[in-house]
Amino acid sequence: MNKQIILLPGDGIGKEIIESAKLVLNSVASEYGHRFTFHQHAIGGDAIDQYGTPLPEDTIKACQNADAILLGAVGGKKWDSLPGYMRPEKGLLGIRKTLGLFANLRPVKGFSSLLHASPLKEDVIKGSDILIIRELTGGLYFGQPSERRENGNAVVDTLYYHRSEMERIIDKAFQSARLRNKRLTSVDKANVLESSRMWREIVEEKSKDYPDVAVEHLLVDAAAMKLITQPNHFDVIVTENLFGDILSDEASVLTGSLGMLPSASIRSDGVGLYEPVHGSAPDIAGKGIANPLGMILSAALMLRHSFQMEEEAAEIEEAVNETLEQGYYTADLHIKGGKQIGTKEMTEMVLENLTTKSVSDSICSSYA
Ligand SMILES: NC(=O)c1ccc[n+]([C@@H]2O[C@H](COP(=O)([O-])OP(=O)(O)OC[C@H]3O[C@@H](n4cnc5c(N)ncnc54)[C@H](O)[C@@H]3O)[C@@H](O)[C@H]2O)c1
Ligand SMILES: CC(C)[C@H](C(=O)O)[C@@H](O)C(=O)O
Ligand SMILES: [Mg+2]
Repeated sequence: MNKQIILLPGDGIGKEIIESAKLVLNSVASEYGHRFTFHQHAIGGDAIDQYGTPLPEDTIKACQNADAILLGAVGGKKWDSLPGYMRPEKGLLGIRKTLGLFANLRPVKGFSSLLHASPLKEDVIKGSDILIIRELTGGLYFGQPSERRENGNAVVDTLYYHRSEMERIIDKAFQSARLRNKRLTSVDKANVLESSRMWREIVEEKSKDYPDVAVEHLLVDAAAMKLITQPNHFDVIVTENLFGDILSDEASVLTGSLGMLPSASIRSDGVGLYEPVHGSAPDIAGKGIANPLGMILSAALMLRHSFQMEEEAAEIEEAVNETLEQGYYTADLHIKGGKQIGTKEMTEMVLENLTTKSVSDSICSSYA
C-alpha cells in the first residue's frame, strides 16, 4: 500500500522522537511491501520561529491531503510569554479543529515488565487495560469568548458543546466498548455543571442503542481517585476535552511513565493524527534521553486506525514488549536488573526486535 504521511516534529523532544517513529515505519514498510512517503512540516514554536505563526497554511494544506499525520509535541519556555493566539499549543489545537479530529483515543495498557516501574502497587495495577476516549474539538478549549475583561481584573473562558458534538463522541465510545469488554464509564461533573448534565442525559439516551454495553456515570473527582486505586475497574472511559486531558496524564502512572502513552485523534472517515500523550518535555530536551516508545506506539495506532494494518501494528507493539522484556529502559523508567539506554539506542532495540532488520544499518545516518 502507498501512503502519504505528514511528519510534524514540533518542539523539544518532539524533534528527537519523531525520527524513531519514521525508522520503525520504514522497517515495517520494507517487511510488508508498503510504500510510506514522509513529508515534514512545521508546527508549534518551530513554525512561529520560521513563519511567524504556530500553524502555517502550508502545514494545514499538507495535512488535509495526507493519509495520516504523526506529531511529536509542541511548546516550550521560549514561547510561553506570547499572547494566547500565538502560542505553540494553538498550532496543535488548530490542526485538531481544522481537520475535525473529534475522537481522541488514549489506550492505557501497561507492559508487564514495567509493572514495578510504577509508583503504584503492582497488585493494584496488574491486568489494567483502559481506553480513555476524550472529546477533542469542543468544550473549554474552543469556546468563545475567552478573554480578559475589566482592565485585566476579570476573565472569562466559555464551555460550549452542541448536542451533536456530544452524541458523536459518546457513540464512538459505545462502539469501542462493544469491541472490548463492553463496560463504559462516562465521566462528568454533573453535580455542578449544566454541560455535564446534558452529557449525562445523552449517555443515558444512547445507552438504549447499545443494550449489550454496561454503563456507569462517575463524577470526575471520584474518577481521578478510582483510576489509581482501582484501575481494573475500568474498560472504556469517555469524557469531555479538559477532563480527558487531565485523566490521561494521571492514568499514565499505571504504565510507569507518561513517555509510554500513545494517542490517536481521529474523525469518522478514519483520517487521523497520531501523537504521544506527553508534551515537549523541555527539562530533558536535547539530552538524547527521551523515551520514544509513546511515539512509536502512536505510529502503531496509525497503522491500525488509519490504514487497517492490524498485523503490522501488532508487530510494532510486540517489538516494544520484547525490548522491555529484554530489560532496556529509558531514564523515565526503571527495570530491575535492566539497562538504561537513550532515545537512539531504544529505537535501535525496537528495530532489532521487528522481524525485518533491513533499516537497522541506516539508523546511525538517520540520527546524524
Ligand atoms: N501534545 C503536545 O504537544 C503536548 C502535550 C502536553 C504538553 N505540551 C507542552 O509541552 C510543554 C511542557 O509541558 P509539561 O512539562 O507540562 O509536560 P510534558 O509532558 O512535556 O512533561 C512532563 C514530565 O514528563 C516527562 N516526560 C514527558 N515525556 C517524556 C518522554 N517521552 N520521555 C521521558 N520523559 C518524558 C518530562 O521530562 C517532564 O518531567 C508545554 O509547553 C506544554 O504546553 C504539549
Ligand atoms: C498541549 C495541549 C494543548 C494538549 C491538550 O491539552 O490537549 C496536551 O496537553 C495534550 O494532552 O495533547
Ligand atoms: Mg495533555
